[in-house]
Amino acid sequence: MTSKWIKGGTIVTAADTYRADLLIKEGIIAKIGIDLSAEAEAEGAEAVDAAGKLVFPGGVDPHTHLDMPFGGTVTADDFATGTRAAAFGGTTTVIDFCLTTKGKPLAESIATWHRKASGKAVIDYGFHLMIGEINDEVLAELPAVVNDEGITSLKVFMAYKNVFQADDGTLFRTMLAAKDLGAMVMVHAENGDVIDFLIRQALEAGHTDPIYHARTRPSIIEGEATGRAANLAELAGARLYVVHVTCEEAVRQIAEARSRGVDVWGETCPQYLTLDETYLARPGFEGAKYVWSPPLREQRHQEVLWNALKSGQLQTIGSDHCSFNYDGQKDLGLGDFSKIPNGGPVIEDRFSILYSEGVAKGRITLNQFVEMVATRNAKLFGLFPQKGTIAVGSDADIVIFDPSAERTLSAQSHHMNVDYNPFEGMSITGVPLSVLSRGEYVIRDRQFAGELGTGRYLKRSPYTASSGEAPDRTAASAKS
Ligand SMILES: NC(=O)NCCC(=O)O
Ligand SMILES: [Zn+2]
Ligand SMILES: [Zn+2]
Repeated sequence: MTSKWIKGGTIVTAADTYRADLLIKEGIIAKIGIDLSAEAEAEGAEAVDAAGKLVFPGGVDPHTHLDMPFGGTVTADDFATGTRAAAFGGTTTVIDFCLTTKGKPLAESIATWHRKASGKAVIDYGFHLMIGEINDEVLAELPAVVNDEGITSLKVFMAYKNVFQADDGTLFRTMLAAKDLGAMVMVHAENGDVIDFLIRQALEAGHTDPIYHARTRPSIIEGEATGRAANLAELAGARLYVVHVTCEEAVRQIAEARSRGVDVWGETCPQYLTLDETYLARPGFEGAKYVWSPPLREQRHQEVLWNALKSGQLQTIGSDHCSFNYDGQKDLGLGDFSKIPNGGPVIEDRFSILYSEGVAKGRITLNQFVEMVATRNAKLFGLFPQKGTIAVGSDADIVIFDPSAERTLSAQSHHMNVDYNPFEGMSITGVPLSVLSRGEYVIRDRQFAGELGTGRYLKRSPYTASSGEAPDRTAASAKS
């Protein structure tokens, strides 16, 4: 393992922006200083020229679905192609959702997810665990899940009826158990029962096109489910994280709950910040490329989401990467929008879109950017300060970023294992040039330099009251 000297760059953390060198030893940031040439020479460190570049902590993507069976097929990206694409995009840690099956031990599902990732991942990774039922067996297994496996976040789906959806009793009991263990509960917040009714009603009326995916999942029921989850978290005294928030109604519920002191956090995704429901109405079947749940919304919601990020009402950016090819996978829903596999490829572009649309367009600051794509995620999910920041003792997960380079997003040039890019043609300012994972190049001058299987599984820490990250009431009470 060679020591490295990252010289001449501008270091950006969630707190500061300053000119300094980094010395990396044994995969760890060993020293930060204005000029580390003497130390680097004494160490025989390899120089990495970062002059004129920004030096970011590697991105932490808290929401991915790799090698996941869903909608009658399996996601196009596995842990090899997905983590490689993530690295190209400046992400050095992913937390993936481990699915479970009712009646089957949680340990078996976790073992399956370890098999999917090990030997393939090129960056470090952790798992969240889906909870679909609560019974004595599940409750008996949870302490080991949290304390031995280091899986400190439990996911409950409030939608996808007859597939993943759990009822409110299950959600509430998961919250009670999670609270005792210092685990966070994550929710997909939509009212699955109402959606199920609306879908059947639309199909009976002969509405089969992709746009009906959006019309059968109105924003009001995302808001309803978000408020319900926040109320249950308040009652249970649990920590709640709402994934993929898309709309004003949900933001309002989160902001109101936070202003009451409820320990609730909200994530949004690049697709909801930049695309809108008109994409679902594109000619022919092309709208299928833009089928996510919750769906893309009317454009007016984008400004609400940006303002919520800026003011702290929403705190994190996940990719919700869940890729399906247009040919051969999305077309399972030809003639019935409800059979289109839900999800899209975003793992590679999450970091760059947020920089370009957020920082370069003046919507958020550089430090807020780092907080949303890396630091806050590491803190909330029990990885900080190992991940998510540039500090002495942290893993040397580093992105050397050219803030002025321009490029166009396209399926022709992306590295995700999928035949389209939902952001096709989007002009982007800023390029992750080189990416290091624990001090080793994964991407070097835009070329892959990593090795399959070098990514390590991350056991994450439970939270305690003293681990902080309590809601900021001032920011929370500001209205969107
Ligand atoms: N979001 C989506 O459409 N697909 C991935 C699964 C989920 O997060 O709900
Ligand atoms: Zn979801
Ligand atoms: Zn998801």
